[in-house]
Amino acid sequence: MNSVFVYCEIEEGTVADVSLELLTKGRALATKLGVKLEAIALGEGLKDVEKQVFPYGVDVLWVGDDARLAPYTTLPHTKMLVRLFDAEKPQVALMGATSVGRDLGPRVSSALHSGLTADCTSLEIGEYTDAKSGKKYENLLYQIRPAFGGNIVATIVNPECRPQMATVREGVMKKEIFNLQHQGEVKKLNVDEYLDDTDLVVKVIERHMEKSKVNIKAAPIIVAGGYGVGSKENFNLLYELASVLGGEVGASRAAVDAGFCEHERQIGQTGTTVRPKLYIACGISGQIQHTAGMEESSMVIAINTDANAPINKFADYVITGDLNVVIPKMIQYYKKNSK
Ligand SMILES: Cc1cc2nc3c(=O)[nH]c(=O)nc-3n(C[C@H](O)[C@H](O)[C@H](O)COP(=O)(O)OP(=O)(O)OC[C@H]3O[C@@H](n4cnc5c(N)ncnc54)[C@H](O)[C@@H]3O)c2cc1C
Repeated sequence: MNSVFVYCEIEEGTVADVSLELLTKGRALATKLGVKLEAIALGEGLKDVEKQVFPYGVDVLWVGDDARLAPYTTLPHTKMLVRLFDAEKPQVALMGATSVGRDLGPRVSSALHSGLTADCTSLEIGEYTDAKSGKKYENLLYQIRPAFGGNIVATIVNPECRPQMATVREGVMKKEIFNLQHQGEVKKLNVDEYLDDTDLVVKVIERHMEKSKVNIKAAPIIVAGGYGVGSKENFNLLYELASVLGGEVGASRAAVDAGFCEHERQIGQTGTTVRPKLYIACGISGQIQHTAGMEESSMVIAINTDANAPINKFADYVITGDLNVVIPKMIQYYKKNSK
């Protein structure tokens, strides 16, 4: 049986969080399947990558350390992966649903005729019986994601083609060290054997990276506002509460679409997935696309005028009332008690 492969995204020698999250998931899948976990690192200045990935349980690290592979461009990375997968025939291949993964994944899967499920929210191993032929398949990758506008959660399988490919957004899987002492094998890729001049027609002349000012993923406390907050001005109440509590402000998509809050604060299926210690949902109804991004919060407080709002099912504490009344009281209370 062939391995589980994870494509690692690397920026200035550092492996991206989404790749470490996928290595954590990949380790669990590989152990269940009884196969090796293999990682691919393509770029320049990759000498420290093995130290970063081996603790996540990587058995084999393929390294293509070459100036022609950095920064990421579509053609050389696609060619390297297609040829490596062609030779190694992985049964599962995972990558981040990032701008790189969304560019690379479909190209690789199209070249290999493998199919790909984008934006999976869960990955499991299971069996499948074809309803028509009665043929039974074991050890398939269940590629689980919301479908039809989030109205159903679909489990997608790919019984015949390999690799079974999936992309996953950052923050959806948990990053967890497997074993700090774990050691794998490094296999160096000779880039000259993979690429020719036609793969190198694009040159990056200059790069401008804008770092996000907000890091809601790492915030231990999130005060999130929905359409019920009513206006951009009213969001100032949430910023004040977040500042008193030492947290960050998040938002539902309806609040972002209404212009109350910037997109980088959106939580949910098409925003960020968060797992804070405390999540305060203010004027958020709790549709599945929102809760998909916050349901693993340790504690949830819901403030809503509607006593039957779906968010209440996820809440440890429900405050039924107008957020314009409740939040100022909370600010006052926490200010008084933090003195
Ligand atoms: C493909 C797809 C992807 C999506 N991705 C996301 C996503 O990533 N994140 C996301 O959030 N949504 C997403 N959505 C949208 C989602 O379906 C909902 O429309 C959205 O989450 C609703 O936002 P809301 O709860 O803020 O607004 P509403 O559903 O309008 O709820 C507003 C709530 O505020 C309460 N309220 C009103 N006034 C007050 C007040 N004064 N005090 C207290 N409570 C009050 C109301 O009772 C109500 O419960 C997606 C939808 C689709 C189809």
